[in-house]
Amino acid sequence: MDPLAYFNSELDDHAAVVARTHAQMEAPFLAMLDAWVKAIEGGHKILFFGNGGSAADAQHLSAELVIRFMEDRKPIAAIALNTDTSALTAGANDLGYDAVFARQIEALGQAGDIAVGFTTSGTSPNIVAALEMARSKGLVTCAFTGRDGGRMPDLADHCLIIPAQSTRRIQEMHITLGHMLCGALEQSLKLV
Ligand SMILES: O=C(CO)[C@@H](O)[C@H](O)[C@H](O)[C@H](O)COP(=O)(O)O
Ligand SMILES: [Zn+2]
Repeated sequence: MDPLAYFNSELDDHAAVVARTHAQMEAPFLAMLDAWVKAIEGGHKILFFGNGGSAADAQHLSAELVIRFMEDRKPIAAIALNTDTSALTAGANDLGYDAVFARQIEALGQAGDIAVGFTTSGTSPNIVAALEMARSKGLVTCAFTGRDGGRMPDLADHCLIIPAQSTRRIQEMHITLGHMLCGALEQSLKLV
């Protein structure tokens, strides 16, 4: 592997995904933002969840909302379901890993809340189960995904399907659009 060629090809590939995302994601971004604004204005909360690097994305965005993003302002109600190691380990041990997020949504989710799953493949069974539970309880379901979307278009009311095939490229756009949603939500709510 030539490191310089790798450096150039990775950034070129990233830039191409940014361009495709820019061209294709405007309408789903605005629709998801509208759902988040309405939910928070209505006194509801946002529940984020994902596996691996997407778990990091979930807790990253939750912290932006609870603490601050661009401005000091009142907190926005959000939680990342992948951060409670006791719930995760007991859930995986006693119920199976597929149930770790669905169980927490069953416990904590209320109709009108927003459930946001991150899955680059769109097929991770614990994300699928969580969105099925969320929908059955009347939450608004959202997915950040990629490739062909996997199961997400069927399960999510609002879906951001990044036009890319590799997990890393999809994740890079997830955190970019996630940051943009946090910024737009913060400004829309006029909590500053
Ligand atoms: O961060 C990365 C790869 O960039 C990995 O940790 C990745 O998130 C994990 O393999 C996940 O288990 C993939 O799950 P998903 O995106 O298919 O739902
Ligand atoms: Zn990663």
